[in-house]
Amino acid sequence: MSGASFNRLSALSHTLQKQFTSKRVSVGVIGSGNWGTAIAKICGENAEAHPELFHPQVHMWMYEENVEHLGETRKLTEIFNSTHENIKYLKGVQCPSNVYANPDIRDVGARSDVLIWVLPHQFVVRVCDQLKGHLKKDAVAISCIKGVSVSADRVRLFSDIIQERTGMYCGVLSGANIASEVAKEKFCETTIGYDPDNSVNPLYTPNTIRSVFNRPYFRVQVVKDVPGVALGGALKNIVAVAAGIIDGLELGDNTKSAIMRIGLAEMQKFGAMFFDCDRLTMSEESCGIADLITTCLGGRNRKCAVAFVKTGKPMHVLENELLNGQKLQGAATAKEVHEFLEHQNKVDEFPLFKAVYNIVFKNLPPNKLLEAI
Ligand SMILES: NC(=O)C1=CN([C@@H]2O[C@H](COP(=O)(O)OP(=O)(O)OC[C@H]3O[C@@H](n4cnc5c(N)ncnc54)[C@H](O)[C@@H]3O)[C@@H](O)[C@H]2O)C=CC1
Ligand SMILES: O=C(CO)COP(=O)(O)O
Repeated sequence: MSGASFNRLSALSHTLQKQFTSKRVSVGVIGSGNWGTAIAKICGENAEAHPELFHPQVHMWMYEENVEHLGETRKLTEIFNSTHENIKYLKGVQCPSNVYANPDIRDVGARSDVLIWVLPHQFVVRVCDQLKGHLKKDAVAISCIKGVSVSADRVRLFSDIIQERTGMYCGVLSGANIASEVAKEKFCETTIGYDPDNSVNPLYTPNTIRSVFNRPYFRVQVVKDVPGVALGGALKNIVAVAAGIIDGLELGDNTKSAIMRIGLAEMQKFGAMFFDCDRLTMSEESCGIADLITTCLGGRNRKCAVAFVKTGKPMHVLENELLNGQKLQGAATAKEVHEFLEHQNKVDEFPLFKAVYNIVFKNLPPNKLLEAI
């Protein structure tokens, strides 16, 4: 078992419940895209189910935009707060009425004890800067962001960036969780990386954090290996692009399985080489192997990579054409990881990552993928 696993501990202890009676935890969500809205739905359901633990309302920061609705142009927040449906990013899913779409990011930050970050990784740094000075002193953060950030010669996890820029301790949630399926309450598992030894607030135990997210259809496992959880979610997006290339070339399931196996090995090698991750986190937990499988079968990165092979259009064009405002992470992550590996003089030790980068950004023909690995 990877790291220390907490989820087999019993549900919240009596003592903890008593602590919460005096102070109910306010949960806030930063982001309201496809996954952001699904996560807010889960948190809203738990706030309703555990009124002794949680503040009844969950504020979800919604990046304001105008959308066409029933023949009128209206603000997305107004539509969400009257219909409880995010008609742009999670159409057809009803959220509980205690989830409130708040366009004021600082207000969401200021009222939250547990602040969940679920936005495309491109926007994280700007959002951190907007929130600085507008957060509760003892708040903790959980990042559901899948990606890494590269600056100069460093590769960094978004949980570390959030922690450094805001001062909040930041754990990570990541798993085999295609948002549209989770939102329809189809059973899945997820992993939270949370290290209570490093959290500044002893009130927020692993069980507290688990109870924010755990639902009968969304089973949470908590481990201590925070970098392992974060890297699994980021790196599998590169492998999903490779899987989409294989599907675009119509090479079949055996070939795709080979890509997934090689991809998993590169993910584990990267984690061990640069972050001291536990290899087992990626091979045994939802955030590793299971997320890799689901994303290579049904994710957006795979879908756009299939179209990339079939149409020859660049990935950013396909992102705009196929995803209705949702964002791709795989191509950007392939580029960022490549830049980092170049700095480290290690590109050739990760042939699958290298091949994806060369195909997406350097015009290597997709049918050269297998030769390259
Ligand atoms: N969608 C999925 O199935 C899953 C996604 N994730 C991860 O969750 C994270 C968030 O993804 P999604 O919620 O799916 O987002 P998304 O792909 O639906 O992106 C759209 C979101 O970006 C926001 N946005 C657009 N321009 C912005 C700006 N300038 N500043 C701030 N926000 C802006 C939009 O308002 C919207 O909330 C990503 O790291 C993704 O990899 C993780 C698990 C599942
Ligand atoms: O991370 C995901 C599922 O766990 C979603 O992956 P995509 O961004 O490729 O859709």
